[in-house]
Amino acid sequence: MKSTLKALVEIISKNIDVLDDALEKRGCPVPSLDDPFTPGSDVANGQPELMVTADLACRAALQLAQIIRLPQLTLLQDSVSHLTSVSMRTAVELHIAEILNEAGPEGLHIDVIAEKCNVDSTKLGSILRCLAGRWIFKEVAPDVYANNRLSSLLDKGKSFGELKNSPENIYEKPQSGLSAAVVHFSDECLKSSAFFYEAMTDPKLAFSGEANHSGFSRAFNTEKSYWEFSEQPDQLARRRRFGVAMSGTQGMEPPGLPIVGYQWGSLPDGATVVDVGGGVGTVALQLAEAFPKLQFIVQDLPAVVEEGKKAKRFKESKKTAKVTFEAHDFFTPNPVKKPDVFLLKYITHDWSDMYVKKILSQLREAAGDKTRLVVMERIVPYTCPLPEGHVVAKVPGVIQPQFPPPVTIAFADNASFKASALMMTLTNGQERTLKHIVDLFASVGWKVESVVQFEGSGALPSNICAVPV
Ligand SMILES: C[S@@+](CC[C@H](N)C(=O)[O-])C[C@H]1O[C@@H](n2cnc3c(N)ncnc32)[C@H](O)[C@@H]1O
Repeated sequence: MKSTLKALVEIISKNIDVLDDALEKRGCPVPSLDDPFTPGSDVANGQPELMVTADLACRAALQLAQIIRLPQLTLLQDSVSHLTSVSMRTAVELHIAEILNEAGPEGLHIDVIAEKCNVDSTKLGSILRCLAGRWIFKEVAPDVYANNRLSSLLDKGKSFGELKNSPENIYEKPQSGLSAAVVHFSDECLKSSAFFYEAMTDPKLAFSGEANHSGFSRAFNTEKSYWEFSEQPDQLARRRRFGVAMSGTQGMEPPGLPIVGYQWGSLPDGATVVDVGGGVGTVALQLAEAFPKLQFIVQDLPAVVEEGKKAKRFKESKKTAKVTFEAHDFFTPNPVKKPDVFLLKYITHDWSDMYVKKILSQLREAAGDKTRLVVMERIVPYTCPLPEGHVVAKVPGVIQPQFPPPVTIAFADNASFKASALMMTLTNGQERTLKHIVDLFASVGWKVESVVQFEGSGALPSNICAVPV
């Protein structure tokens, strides 16, 4: 009988053949981890079926490593995984990718890099080697570093001089979205996560679903929720960065994901789509370009709306559908009555159940019979097979994650599991299973009719479509 190890190797090999062939057909060499990233060099090239193939090969490879590596080592490595996060933040905040971009392939000695950044070279050296050990930056000669495939993506699109001279405009270029997301995750998210256990076992906070009773509140020593904290004038830099970070994380999705997630084209001309908690308008603008005959109202907190109005991306897309911004608190009655669609992307995952009920109840009050609720969220899969006849399997459009044995759904990088824990540390929110979503929505008068999923592991947001009942 074939061993589990050999079965995993075969799965890797079979899927690598598919990826190799696809690269050859496109005339693309296998990307080198040593060279800076070039557009179009992504192995799956944004093609959904190749993304599934790549995902399966990665799952099998990680599972293989998990089996053959000393388990004690795995546990210890996992317990210090925050150091990658710490190192990445340091590198982005100090603009190392930009310094090395200007230095070119020869790279720069750590002493020179440290002098430019005005930091201690021994400390910076240990950070950069930690990253180089994960293929982020490359040590081209002893203590000499250059950009490589991964680190080059941390370049925010401005020169080191520009970044130093105007620190308030660091995340201005569209390509800075990835770096903005990295620092959001490794600054406020990492700090909040560090206090998750304290918040979870604090007698006052332990069983609370209040947004200000989370790891975030403990870490930042505040009575305010993450959102209230971010609205403060002295948090302008973090607020701006968060807005850009949201577009950065969207960059990891297949292009046009919100466009194919709902039958927008079937809405009548002039139909109104309200993007509730629409941030700086990232999703609405994408839809506005694709569906110029609709009209979009982006609602968010006042300070965010102001950022959205100012954003260059908004001015650049004047010829698309009408997009207006409106300050609105989604816990209060919605000023737009009976729109065609209430769209919410990455909103419900920010809140505990009691608050999701409040948000969706307000929308239910404002909805007409024909209003549709379109919620874009990750759907968390179970890590076991679904029992026969389970309610989740009956929702039209649902994709149950299926992998060829011995590959399992448990995957070290499962985005939905991590995102869920992240939301909980920040705001007591969470990602949810489909059963949880169906029950939660039903409790406030919304029936989930169907879902549009692109894959079943929760790596990408799904569109959950609900009707008022
Ligand atoms: C995770 S972001 C999602 C933004 C946007 N939907 C996107 O996907 O790019 C959550 C948004 O909810 C907004 N928000 C938080 N509390 C709010 C409230 N009470 N009323 C309206 N918007 C709120 C935040 O300002 C933020 O822009």
